[in-house]
Amino acid sequence: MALFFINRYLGDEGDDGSSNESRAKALLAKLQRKAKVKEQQSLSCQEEYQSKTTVENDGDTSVKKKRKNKGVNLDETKHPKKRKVSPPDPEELSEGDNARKKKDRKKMQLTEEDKELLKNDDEMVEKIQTDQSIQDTETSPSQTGFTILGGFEKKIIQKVQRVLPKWLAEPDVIQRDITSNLVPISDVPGICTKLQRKLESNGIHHLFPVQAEVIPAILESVSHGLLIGRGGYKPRDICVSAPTGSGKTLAFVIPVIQALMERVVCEVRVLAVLPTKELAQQVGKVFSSYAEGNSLKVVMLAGQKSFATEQASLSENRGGISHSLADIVVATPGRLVDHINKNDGFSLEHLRFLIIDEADRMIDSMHQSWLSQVTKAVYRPRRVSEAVSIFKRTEPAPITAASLSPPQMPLQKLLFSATLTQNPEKLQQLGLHQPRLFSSVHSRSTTNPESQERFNFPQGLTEYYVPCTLSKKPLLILHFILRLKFSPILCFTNSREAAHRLYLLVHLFVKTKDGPFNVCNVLLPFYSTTFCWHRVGRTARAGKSGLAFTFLLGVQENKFIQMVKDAGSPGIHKQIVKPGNLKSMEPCYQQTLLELGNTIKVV
Ligand SMILES: Nc1ncnc2c1ncn2[C@@H]1O[C@H](COP(=O)(O)OP(=O)(O)OP(=O)(O)O)[C@@H](O)[C@H]1O
Repeated sequence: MALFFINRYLGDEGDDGSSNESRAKALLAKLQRKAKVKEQQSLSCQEEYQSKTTVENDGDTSVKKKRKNKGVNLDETKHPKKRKVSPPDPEELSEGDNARKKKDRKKMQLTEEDKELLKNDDEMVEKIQTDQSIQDTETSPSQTGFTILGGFEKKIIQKVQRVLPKWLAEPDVIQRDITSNLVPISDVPGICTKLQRKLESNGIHHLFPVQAEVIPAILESVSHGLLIGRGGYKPRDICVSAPTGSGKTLAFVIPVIQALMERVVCEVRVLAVLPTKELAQQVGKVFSSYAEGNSLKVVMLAGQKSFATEQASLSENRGGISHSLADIVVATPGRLVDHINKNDGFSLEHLRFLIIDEADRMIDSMHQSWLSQVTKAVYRPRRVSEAVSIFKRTEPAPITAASLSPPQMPLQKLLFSATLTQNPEKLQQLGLHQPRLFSSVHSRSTTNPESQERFNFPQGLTEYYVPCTLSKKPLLILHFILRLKFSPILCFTNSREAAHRLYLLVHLFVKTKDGPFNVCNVLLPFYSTTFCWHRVGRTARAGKSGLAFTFLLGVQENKFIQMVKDAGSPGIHKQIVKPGNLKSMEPCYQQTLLELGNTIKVV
């Protein structure tokens, strides 16, 4: 018996009308042959019956029995499935000739049955023939042996409207226009006089809108001290989405420094995490500037110094006990995780503020799952005394009456970004506690509602794209630098090598043509959303105006324009440079290219 049935698809050829016809004919012939054989068998059966009756009249009973059994077997081979094999009737053995005759008559009836079956076969063949004529154009599934699946027609399905949580849908609005919304320092509630003076001494007399909104909110969460939130509750986490250059750094530096000013024991209470060494350095500088004169210590863990040097700046051992030397740590994720895992003198048990700057980039690259490592380090008591301390910390869980009763030092997260992510999976990773959002992008803005990442473009920014070819791109850049006399200029390329080539090209060209020239910039953003917008955001900062030019090959244009729209840009203009405008530069450019080739070879 076959274990498996294999249905083979014979291909389109196998299904066409002509082959159907020939198959039907072959089947018909086969059935007709079978019918003939059966007819002959029934005839021979009749003859056998006649001869048997004559022989049996003279023969002995044992022979008769044998033949009778043989007759049954014969029938079985003819229709093995259609007829049941029944054990020989004991009565038959004991009865005489009459019984045998009766049995043989039964045998005759069976052959009649055969005829009936053959008749049925003929009918079936006829039916196949008519069916085939109907099915000349279409092939039925039963014919091919394959089940044809259906129901895949395109249906119009209503789009699911994204429902944002209330805190995302209804943020506290930050004014985008910096210059017309400056707030005098003294009008911002909560800033202590010491810091007010410090700000003024740094040349800051007004606060930017983001600072005027966020500083009081953070100060309010520490108005009852560092250890407990207002009314004993854990303070809400704060998320800020504001354009590049809108002054976000001071929005967290000022309140955090003020909260720490009254501290007695030095412990790491503030941790600021940034995606790159350079950004960490910038933020570290601002922290140091405002910590000065308050005996607060700022330590950098960004890989600028060796691990051992960083280790020494974090803690010291006095009388066998490790003492923290840092109040504020500014770190990049990689180095931070190294210290959590390898440095026994680094403790985050007293951490009160976790600042995640450039939060969009930090979520995108959860390097070594740094956030979960930080959380573990915060809630893991290092010393036995801490485990039984009245201010023992437990990882946040659903709020119940019981979980509210023991006082607990809160860990408050402060997120700052120029991109507002609405992706629930990304936000989930941050484990925010009743977040409060300050944003200068409104969720019902005119941008693509599908887009989950919207960038906060500075108001003073005007964006252009310049169509170009690969061979003409360097010449176009030279044209923008030298002819249009933008200054200062900052150029971005997509690799270190490309930046070096561009630098050499500009210097060699200037040397050849115009003499010493003050160069820097043109924008060639890396072709990726987040990086691209952060680079554009290097201009038009602090309420000033700025221009950004992006040089695009023909194949990049559509994708880039769509990306700009999706990101919520107020608009990008096309800037075409006529070939005639480049003509006078061409001879010098060709000469410079030769020189550049030689210089690169020498290097
Ligand atoms: N109140 C203020 N008055 C004058 N200048 C300010 C004020 N606040 C910030 N600045 C200046 O504005 C510039 C941009 O500030 P900052 O770097 O904090 O912006 P940002 O929003 O953090 O930008 P990014 O997202 O690109 O990091 C800095 O040079 C800073 O010194």
